[in-house]
Amino acid sequence: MEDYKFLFKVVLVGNAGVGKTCLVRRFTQGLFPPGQGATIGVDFMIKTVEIDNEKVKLQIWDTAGQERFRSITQSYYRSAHALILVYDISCQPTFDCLPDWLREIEEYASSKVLRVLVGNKIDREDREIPTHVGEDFAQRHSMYYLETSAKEAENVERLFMEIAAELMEFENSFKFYEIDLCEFVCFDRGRFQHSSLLHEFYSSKDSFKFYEIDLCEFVCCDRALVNASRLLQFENSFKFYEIDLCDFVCLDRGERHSSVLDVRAAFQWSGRSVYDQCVVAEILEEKNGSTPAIRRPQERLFEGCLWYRLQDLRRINDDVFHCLKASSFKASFEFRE
Ligand SMILES: Nc1nc2c(ncn2[C@@H]2O[C@H](COP(=O)(O)OP(=O)(O)OP(=O)(O)O)[C@@H](O)[C@H]2O)c(=O)[nH]1
Repeated sequence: MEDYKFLFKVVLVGNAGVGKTCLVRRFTQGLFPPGQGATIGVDFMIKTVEIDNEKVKLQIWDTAGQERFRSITQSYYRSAHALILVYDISCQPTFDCLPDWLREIEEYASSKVLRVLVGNKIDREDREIPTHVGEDFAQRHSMYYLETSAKEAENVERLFMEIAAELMEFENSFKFYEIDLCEFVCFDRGRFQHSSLLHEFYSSKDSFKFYEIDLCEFVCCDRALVNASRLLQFENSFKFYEIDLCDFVCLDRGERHSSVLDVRAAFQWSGRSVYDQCVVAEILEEKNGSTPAIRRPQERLFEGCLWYRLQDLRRINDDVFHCLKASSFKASFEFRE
């Protein structure tokens, strides 16, 4: 097993010549390479860093700024956890192009991507874009902002370390819990076609083990932390649940239980009893259509909830039900017809 807890993909974009390759080389190799040629397509480097005693592996993708490579580089946006948009503080046109880059990011990257604006080459005397102009732009577009010099190694380490720390915090705040040591589960409510969801995720069975779908909710089981963000990008539109074996957690982003709307906030709560009760309340309410009652052993609760949802699922689509029944759940749960 590889020796890291988190793996994040960081992609650098921006006009040709702004210093993307130099930033990457400075961070990964401690070099400022002389006579750096233009990047062709996409280049790739890895560096593992340590944050709060956890190993974080950064996969850093350095894309070519030249227009002719745009169709290649766009395909790298989708799975990026962070995008670093770089301009050259001594070159106004590289700043003027930022709105175009943002449009690309909007179109091709995940809505959850961490976006960072970097003004590079601050060692140069001929600055054209004042710091406050860069900062304003970043603020207006909800981006982090940093000025760097790859040449003088200024803020380069800080740039990548802060990104790693931010991504780690984000990942930690959405916990995926193991059910039977081979599956992670989260429940979502969504706009996606049931069948396409099932297909998409079943086809990558190694990382996504199981999906339960019903009329108003589906369940995604994600065993890989690296893939968590892919699920979480749906979180705004869906009702969202998380479950674990020892502590059943169910966080409702929907309308009925507005007191537990925010997953992140809920995880910051110190005591668990608050949302334990919400969980139970919701299950029983849905099950009986009556006022919630509370307290049953956690495992039973958990099982009951799954059973309930699978029952519902069956009403909706027999094929899907059988498909699920035949798959991974039989390892952990008894099916009762
Ligand atoms: N003064 C100064 N020059 C820099 C800095 N970073 C990069 N450069 C110079 O800028 C030029 C372009 O740097 P690259 O890193 O190749 O730029 P890029 O953004 O990767 O360019 P493409 O690969 O074509 O997209 C090179 O001549 C570098 O030496 C910096 O921080 N300060």
